Amino acid sequence: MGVGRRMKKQGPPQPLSEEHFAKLKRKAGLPVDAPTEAPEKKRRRTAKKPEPKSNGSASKKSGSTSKGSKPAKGAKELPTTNGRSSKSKAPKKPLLEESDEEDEFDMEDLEAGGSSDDEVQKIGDDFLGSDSSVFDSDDEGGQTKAMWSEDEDESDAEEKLTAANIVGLSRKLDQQLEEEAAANEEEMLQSALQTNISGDKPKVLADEDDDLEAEKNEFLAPDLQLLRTRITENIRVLDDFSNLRQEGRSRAEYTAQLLKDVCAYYGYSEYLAEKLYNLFTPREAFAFFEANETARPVVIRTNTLRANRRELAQALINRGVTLEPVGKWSKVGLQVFESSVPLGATPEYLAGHYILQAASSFLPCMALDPQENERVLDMAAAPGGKTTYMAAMMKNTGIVIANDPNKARSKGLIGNIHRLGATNAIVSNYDAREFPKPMGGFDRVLLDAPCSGTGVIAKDPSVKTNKTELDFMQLPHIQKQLILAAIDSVAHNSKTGGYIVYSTCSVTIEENEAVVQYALKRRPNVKLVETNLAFGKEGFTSFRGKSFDPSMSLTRRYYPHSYNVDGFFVAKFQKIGPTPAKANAPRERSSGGDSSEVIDRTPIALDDDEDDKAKNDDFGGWDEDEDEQYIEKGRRNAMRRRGLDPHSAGKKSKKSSK
Ligand SMILES: C[S@@+](CC[C@H](N)C(=O)[O-])C[C@H]1O[C@@H](n2cnc3c(N)ncnc32)[C@H](O)[C@@H]1O
Repeated sequence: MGVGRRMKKQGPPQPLSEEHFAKLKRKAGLPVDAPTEAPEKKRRRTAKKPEPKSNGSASKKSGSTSKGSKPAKGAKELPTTNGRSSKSKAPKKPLLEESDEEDEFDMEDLEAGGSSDDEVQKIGDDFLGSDSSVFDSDDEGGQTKAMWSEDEDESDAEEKLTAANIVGLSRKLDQQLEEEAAANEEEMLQSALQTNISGDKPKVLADEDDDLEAEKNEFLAPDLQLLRTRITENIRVLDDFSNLRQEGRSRAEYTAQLLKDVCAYYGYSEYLAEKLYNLFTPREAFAFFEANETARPVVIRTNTLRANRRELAQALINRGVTLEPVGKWSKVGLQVFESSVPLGATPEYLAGHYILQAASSFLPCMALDPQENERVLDMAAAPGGKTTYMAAMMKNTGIVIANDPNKARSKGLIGNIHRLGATNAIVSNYDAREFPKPMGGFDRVLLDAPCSGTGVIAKDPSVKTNKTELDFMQLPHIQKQLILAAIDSVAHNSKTGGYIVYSTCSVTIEENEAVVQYALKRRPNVKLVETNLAFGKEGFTSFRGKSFDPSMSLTRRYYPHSYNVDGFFVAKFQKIGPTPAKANAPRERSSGGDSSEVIDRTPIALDDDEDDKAKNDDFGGWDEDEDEQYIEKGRRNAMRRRGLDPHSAGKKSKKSSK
């Protein structure tokens, strides 16, 4: 069974670098080009005057195929692949040491190959508000019945598969490299003209004369090339501050300038840019912002209830799809490089042999590792990528309660359950904070929580501007309520399980470590355990002066720039005992009700000591009244930003409540 054991043997996803392609070519007996320096990411490939870009504009432009335009290739662009830089070039000095260059095949390529917009639309994602999230994972494990995938004899199968695709891949690569070489040359020329003299202290911050000049140009569109150069130079200074800073200028000034430029160049709100920037070193933050400008690879998950990966791959190759296994860490994922058919409308798709599912979306299911014949709850399930993966992992035995209160999204959930033949799934429409009132005593619970989507900005660039302070108060609030409900819905005495996985496609601390910390404080009867995922960065054990439980290192973070997957967070808890009787105040939205052997109806309340501790903790605490005040303050600020009078709404609502 052990997904865990198997995964341990498997490495992290193999970045599809040029080297990787050279290896594939060698395997297939094709000529290998002389290695070129790993290309950098930026998509700006020509010296054509870049389109000006202002905050928020990215999303609107994302569908543009205009070659001279700035990064923001939109979310909907059909990707390109891991590890291969597409057209974008960067200044000659590599900035992104760990950047996985993106995408050999990009949207334009795929469109040229016949993929339709519709198809791309189907490549949904799984965060709140995304309608057509049709991603999911795989099952592991050899299956015994003939109708199930006998999961391949890995190495052989992969070799055959890659050999079958190799001609397509190689052709693509060659074309790509040619384009890159030309674009690189152009961009190097540009940056040589515009960058400060190398070796000198870069002049990043404006002096008085510059300020006057800037005032004159205030209403002109920003020069993106210059902005980009200043961003990279600024990072160089921040990396070696004592040697490279301008006399008398502080780190804070450089950081402020960098954030301002990031907002102008990539189109983030100041609020979100700063929040995301604070998660990383300046250089890594740049890599993160860059990675958000490029779509992640298109991945499909083989539905092992209906197909086996090798046969599915062959069938799709025959239809003109170029693909290869997503990596050794998954036995069901296939990465698609290009396709001459819409992937959401092939006979195999309609027959439920696969689902379009982001690679990172496999991870929570793999961490939860549901077993045959268990009772599993998927608390926030629509559109069902993870539900159907878990059903497949359980080989359609046991039961998966697929819950989502959003009826519109539930249609997609039901559709996927039917299409993929998950006969052990039952759909419910509760607000999951109600659990375990309607049902409890589960062996395992997945809470793939509604979140801000900061991990999937490449898919939905509107996140850059539409997430406010208020969102980062309200979302964690509901996430905290949901995580307690998830814990309370698990049977601590389950013979096979007793596990809860919490995941989000966001990278913020508030929605991840802070929520987990909160759960640890409020529910001493759970502990964090290994996710057994083959790759991922450790969760933060401290952040900007705040400490989390040391076991937070067992949680896993995923970033687009590190693994070329959507930003994601995964934490796995084990419930080790019943909740202490002392915690007995009824939880908001939960009824308490009768207790029974299997249903742990642990109410949410603290004893006095814990309450004090929690109140003093910026992240772990939850005080209803205080939260209300913050939320109200956030609401007022949001209204002010929109030019509305915050008091008028308050008055209205007071009136109407009378
Ligand atoms: C990240 S998406 C889930 C994606 C899904 N797990 C998948 O893999 O396809 C979050 C879901 O949470 C649901 N949601 C929002 N509020 C909820 C609540 N109070 N209880 C349960 N689900 C909720 C949304 O409708 C949305 O479908």
